[in-house]
Amino acid sequence: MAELPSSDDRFRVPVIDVSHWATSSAAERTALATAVDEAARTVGFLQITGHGIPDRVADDLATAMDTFFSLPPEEKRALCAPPDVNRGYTPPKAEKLSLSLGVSSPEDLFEAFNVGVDGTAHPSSALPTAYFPANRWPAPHLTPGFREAVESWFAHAGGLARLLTRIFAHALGLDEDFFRPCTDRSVDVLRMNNYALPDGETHVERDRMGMGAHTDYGIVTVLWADRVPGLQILGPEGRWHDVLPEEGALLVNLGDALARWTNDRWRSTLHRVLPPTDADGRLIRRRSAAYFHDGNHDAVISPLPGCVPRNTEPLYPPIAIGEHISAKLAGSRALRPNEDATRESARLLTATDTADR
Ligand SMILES: O=C(O)CCC(=O)C(=O)O
Ligand SMILES: [Fe+2]
Repeated sequence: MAELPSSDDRFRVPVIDVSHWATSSAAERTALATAVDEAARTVGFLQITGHGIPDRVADDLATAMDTFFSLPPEEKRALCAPPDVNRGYTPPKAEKLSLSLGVSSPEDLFEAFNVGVDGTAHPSSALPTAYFPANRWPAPHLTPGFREAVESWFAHAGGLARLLTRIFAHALGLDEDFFRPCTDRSVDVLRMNNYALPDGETHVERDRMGMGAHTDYGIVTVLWADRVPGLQILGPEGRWHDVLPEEGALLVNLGDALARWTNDRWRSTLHRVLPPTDADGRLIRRRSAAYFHDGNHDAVISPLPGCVPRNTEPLYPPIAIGEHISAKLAGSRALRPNEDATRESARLLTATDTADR
């Protein structure tokens, strides 16, 4: 087991227990919603306990990721999709997440496998394939149980994301169903990440990020991760902080859509993953799986009532979620710098690069 960094007294990701939301009294709901609002305004990340996702579902996901990522490179590469199709395999050193903010960097170390809502699986619902392309599954005889385990996690993480949008609506003083019309055809994607070096390589080059600094693009992300150091988030004071989920907790972070809806009252927090290394500079393997609950591609985000101070202009112009996500993915996957993320890139460029580890 890798050594964990010492705990950081100044910076904590708040722990929120959602187990009793459905049955709690109005006063209990208000207390929980107040804690969520405080975390969303200051940190932009939460640790969710009481989420009800069985350990077995997470264990099966981890096993499925091991099965897939240990396939020979040529089997994995056969599942690559073009950059504008956010599905299938991404080899190591192919993407640059910081280009989603328009900030240049070397290619990120991670390899990944993406699955999402498959529009072709439900022809009657007429979901546009540009936003709902077919999934690319590995052959079952090469990866027994993989698809079942991933689909099970996808359903559970999606259920938690939807519960969170109801809690978020409450925390923003809105009707609990406020986000439903913007999320009933949500373009959700699960990105399974593996931070590992190609066979034969043991050391990571200087300046190589596990995953470059970025904000998540949609409404809310449910993040399962190994309890191995690497993830850092940018605090409001402009310093990077190490983050490790507590045992059994799932990290959750807010994405750009919530920052835009709330005119930056809530934070779409910058985060990055350093290559996890031991004292000799050797990479320690780390896995994560980010479930992105992004919203309907044609939902237009404009600031919520009360979020824009009187006599000021909104910080962001209205935008359709699909258009926003396409511009971000064109940066990270197609390496065409996103020119439209000036607020986030300014935060990144003024961040202090030392972390408090
Ligand atoms: O690996 C992690 O902990 C973070 C992954 C992440 O930020 C992402 O996939 O967007
Ligand atoms: Fe992320």
